[in-house]
Amino acid sequence: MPRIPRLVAYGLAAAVIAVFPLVAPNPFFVHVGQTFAYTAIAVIGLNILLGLSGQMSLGHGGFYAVGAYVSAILTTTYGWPLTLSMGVALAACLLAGLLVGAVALRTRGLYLAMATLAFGFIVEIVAQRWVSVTGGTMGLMGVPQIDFGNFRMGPTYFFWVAAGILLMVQIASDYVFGSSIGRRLNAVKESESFAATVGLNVPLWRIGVFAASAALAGLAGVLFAHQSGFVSSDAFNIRLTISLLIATVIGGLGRSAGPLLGTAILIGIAEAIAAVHDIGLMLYGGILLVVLLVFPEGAIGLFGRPRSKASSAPEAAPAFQPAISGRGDAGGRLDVESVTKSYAGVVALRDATVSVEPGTIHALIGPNGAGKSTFINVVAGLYAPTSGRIRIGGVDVTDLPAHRRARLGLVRTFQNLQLIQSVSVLENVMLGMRRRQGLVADALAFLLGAGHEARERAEAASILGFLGIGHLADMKPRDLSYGHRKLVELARAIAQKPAILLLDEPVAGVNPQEAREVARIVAKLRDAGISVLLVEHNMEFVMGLADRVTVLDFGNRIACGTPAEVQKDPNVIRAYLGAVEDAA
Ligand SMILES: Nc1ncnc2c1ncn2[C@@H]1O[C@H](COP(=O)(O)OP(=O)(O)OP(=O)(O)O)[C@@H](O)[C@H]1O
Repeated sequence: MPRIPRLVAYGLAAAVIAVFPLVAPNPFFVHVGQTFAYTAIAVIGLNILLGLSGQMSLGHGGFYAVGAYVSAILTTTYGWPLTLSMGVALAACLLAGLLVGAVALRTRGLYLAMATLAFGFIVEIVAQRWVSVTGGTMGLMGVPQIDFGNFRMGPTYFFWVAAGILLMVQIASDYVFGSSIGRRLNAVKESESFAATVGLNVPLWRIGVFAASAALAGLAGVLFAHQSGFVSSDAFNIRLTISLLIATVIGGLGRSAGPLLGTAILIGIAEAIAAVHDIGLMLYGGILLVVLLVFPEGAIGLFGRPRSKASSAPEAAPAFQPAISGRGDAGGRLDVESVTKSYAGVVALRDATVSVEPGTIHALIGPNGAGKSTFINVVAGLYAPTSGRIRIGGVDVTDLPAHRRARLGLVRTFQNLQLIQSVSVLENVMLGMRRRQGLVADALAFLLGAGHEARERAEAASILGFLGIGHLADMKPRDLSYGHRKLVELARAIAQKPAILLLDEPVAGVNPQEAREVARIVAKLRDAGISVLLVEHNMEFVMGLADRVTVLDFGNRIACGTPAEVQKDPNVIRAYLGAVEDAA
């Protein structure tokens, strides 16, 4: 099926919104359209939160309620104008989202779900018990409707407002899903430590997406209040949150168009079972189970997956030159001074000192358990050292978090590969890049379909070409061989424009021919001026490539020198022979 250009699709949607209430057979359809519009707004927020960032909320009914009550109280009790009350209600939801999001930072998975559930219950109980303000179960009457004073056209106006807002929110959601924002949220979902090492401030991203999602739920609540003209605590119980979640999952979690379908199905079912309201939740549950079993990707999955954009650069781009220290002004020197790292009862690193000179390859070797991975994690900022200092280009980074070190040009790969499975190889590489345009220019390019992320795509494709895997750009990482996946991770690291590259076992598990290819690439990176700190067990690879080698054993530095010096060192021979004898 040919793709409809994005702007045309949005134009068509706007035309449908304009015409629908004028040609709808009766007011009931307009009412259903209104309910669809504001419910979908809340579902879009949940889809971004859950589908992209992987954070579960059972408290979104609470944010919806905050939005509804704040706007309803300000207009009915205090007589505020609608636009002002709606703005303040949204700000209140954003604030509530920031607060709950900050608490949620300390929890994950089930505990996060429980914490947000508690928030939802607190809001519900306050709404019930604080009768003097909220009206409790009796509710607040006379909440003004969005009708611009024209009662005959009122429902039509309301539909236009709600559906117009929905269209804007959907466009924003499409942009989030189709841009670096979505990729970054995916990275946060798949591995927070990985996200930090590509330079993301993970707590900020988690709180930010939580607050945005809460604000969308609040916006839906505001619209609900001004549609129904009546707000009572009965409307905001756990059923509301569950319905929103069900719509998110039924529609297709993590796909931008999923909420529209999910909300349509939810409202269709709600209308169909209105007569059997008491067993409604049970029916939703049954439908949810069927969807999960039969269509695990949700209803949107029936329409297939969107094709990823073909890479716009030539397959092999021999002209590629790694940009050195493009964002890090720190230079390529790394000094690790007297670093000790103790875990409970185990000293993994003891007073380790290593200096990597700019533009050299420095290997760190040692038998299993010598402390090499600990060293890399301490340098990258994932573990705090017990004592000692770490400097990049003379700048003390010991107290800087991983994402700040990454922004200084300290880039790493992982022994256990960290690639995002849900996006293409090319997009994995783009994850390591900074956006080239400002947000507004980028969003405009996305809307107009004119060269959105073209430079990033071309650069990522050229890095893949440099590594000889340009032909894999549009594949998913899970479909690649292990050796190719390792190269993709290396490509992602190169895309971050490293000043210092930490390679954690780059040839573990790859065949000898691939290992030679990796050696050739790493040597080229060094020649281009990048400093490399290499942890590797493959001695042929290390000795043929490294300029200097440091040997660790039981967390102690036992030797440091050129490969030839280290190979002759009696301490090193003893450590390795000991390891071999232990293994025998
Ligand atoms: N999170 C942790 N908690 C407790 N002890 C740990 C932890 N991580 C590592 N260790 C211990 O610290 C020591 C050094 O481990 P580390 O993984 O750094 O060694 P390594 O040289 O990378 O080993 P390998 O070559 O097998 O990957 C080992 O004794 C290990 O058991």
